[in-house]
Amino acid sequence: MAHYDLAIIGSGSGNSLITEHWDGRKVAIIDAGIFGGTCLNVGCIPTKMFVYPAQLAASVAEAKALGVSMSFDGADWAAMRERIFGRIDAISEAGKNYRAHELENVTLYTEHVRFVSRNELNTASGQSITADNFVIATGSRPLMPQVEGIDLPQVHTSDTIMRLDALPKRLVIIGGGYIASEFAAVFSALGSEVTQVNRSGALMRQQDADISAAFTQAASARWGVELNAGLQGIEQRDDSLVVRLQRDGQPLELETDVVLVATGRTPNTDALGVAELGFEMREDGSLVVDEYQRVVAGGLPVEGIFGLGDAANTEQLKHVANREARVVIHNLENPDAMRPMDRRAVPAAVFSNPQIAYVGATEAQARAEHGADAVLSVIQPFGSTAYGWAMEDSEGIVKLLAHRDTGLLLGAHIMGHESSLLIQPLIQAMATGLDVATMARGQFWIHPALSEVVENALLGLEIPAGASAPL
Ligand SMILES: Cc1cc2nc3c(=O)[nH]c(=O)nc-3n(C[C@H](O)[C@H](O)[C@H](O)COP(=O)(O)OP(=O)(O)OC[C@H]3O[C@@H](n4cnc5c(N)ncnc54)[C@H](O)[C@@H]3O)c2cc1C
Ligand SMILES: NC(=O)c1ccc[n+]([C@@H]2O[C@H](COP(=O)([O-])OP(=O)(O)OC[C@H]3O[C@@H](n4cnc5c(N)ncnc54)[C@H](O)[C@@H]3O)[C@@H](O)[C@H]2O)c1
Repeated sequence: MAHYDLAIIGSGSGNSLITEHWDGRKVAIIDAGIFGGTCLNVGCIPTKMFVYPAQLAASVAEAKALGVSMSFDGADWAAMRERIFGRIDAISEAGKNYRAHELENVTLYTEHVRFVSRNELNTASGQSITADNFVIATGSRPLMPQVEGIDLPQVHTSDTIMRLDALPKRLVIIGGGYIASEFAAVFSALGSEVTQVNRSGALMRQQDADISAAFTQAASARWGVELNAGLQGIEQRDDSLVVRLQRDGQPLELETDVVLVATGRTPNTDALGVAELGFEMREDGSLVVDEYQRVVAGGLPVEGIFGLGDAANTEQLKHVANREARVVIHNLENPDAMRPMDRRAVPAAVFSNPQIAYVGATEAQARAEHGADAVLSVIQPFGSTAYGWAMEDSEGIVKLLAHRDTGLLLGAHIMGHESSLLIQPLIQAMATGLDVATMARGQFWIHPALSEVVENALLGLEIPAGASAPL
């Protein structure tokens, strides 16, 4: 039996917990999968490394309206894949070697583990690991609908689709959320014939209703979209796959070469033995944690056992996992002066085409929470600004929600060019409690940058600025 001061399960955001504080103390880091976790190996980073070149390819379609003749002559998929994974695989390997061989106090285990008691883990090969402190940072994995043909070799998840040997001629993507919408933009821009299939009537349905509707329209103009279509099964017919759907009550078949299933991700808590220990879990399988990120059993925090990331939140976002990791670092190192996680103003961006970015409440959520009369709402088109004219933009929108009485932002939702960048000052305003009137007029907005659309949206909320407000 090996005993440690700290045992971390999961090398994604969990890997950042091994600070200098642990020099001279014994740490176990355990990962049964690829070292470095989802974001580095199969998530945020490789996807966005495909998104950027895909964006370049897609710009050809916009150029014509601006009087520029450009052509798209194809994508060198193999070169792209080598560039991306040549960089990423080396980082993962170097991180693994560093943990395995270069730190005297750290032991790397590369096996699946599960809890057998609150202070002991068992590895798949039967080793025992005991520790004074544990961190559960086990992430999530793709959730697959259980239909006939889901195990066919041409049916992929986000874990494998980026490693395909060749760009598929035809691709059917099941799902209307983040992963489906990002890959639909990538593969269609690079030249695949893409059909995105969603069981409900709109894409990105978790978004504000105006954004979801606008995105569904924009996506439908770029690639095939089938709505209200439930997946019944997938089968091999001759050289093709046939995806069987039920659309609006009628059978529909789509022929394709490859299928990507992106129907949500489930936290890796089910094979961890945590239910047996009484650790509380939400309906989606994520661990309940208290404000200090300690797991909870019987309504009380369990001392010395922390949870973070996709295994312990409902957002499933890397910047949330990283911030939780910073809280866990502090609380492990300062058990007598623990600090809480701040969950205000959690933003996200969907790197599709067009991009979506948001922070705070949707209009429906804001009205439900504050009452319809208290919620001010405005939609400002990108095309209402000079930069929007330069781009000939007819799609982009900024939607802002603010509280009539406090003048504070309740939510911000942007769809369009680089909205993941445009949203940041709005996130800052929400995180720091900056009111709309001061934000709009208390600073210069660079003319004629696209950020003027945010300035104009703020002014459009028509919140009285007060006599001494900046002019
Ligand atoms: C395709 C895709 C694109 C994404 N893009 C973005 C994005 O643009 N922006 C963003 O913010 N987020 C994005 N995400 C989400 C982001 O990747 C995750 O929120 C984040 O990586 C979660 O980190 P984590 O540390 O919780 O878990 P992970 O990084 O998943 O780490 C968990 C690790 O634990 C290991 N493990 C699990 N169970 C056990 C066990 N019992 N024993 C041993 N080891 C175990 C796993 O092998 C894994 O390596 C994306 C996700 C995907 C799939
Ligand atoms: N840019 C980013 O920040 C980014 C990118 C990718 C993933 N992520 C994270 O990863 C998470 C998982 O992504 P995702 O796209 O898999 O999930 P998601 O929750 O965004 O979307 C899942 C989609 O699958 C559909 N669906 C669910 N079950 C189905 C079934 N049985 N048949 C047909 N459709 C079904 C849902 O209606 C929904 O449209 C996201 O919620 C997000 O937190 C973030």
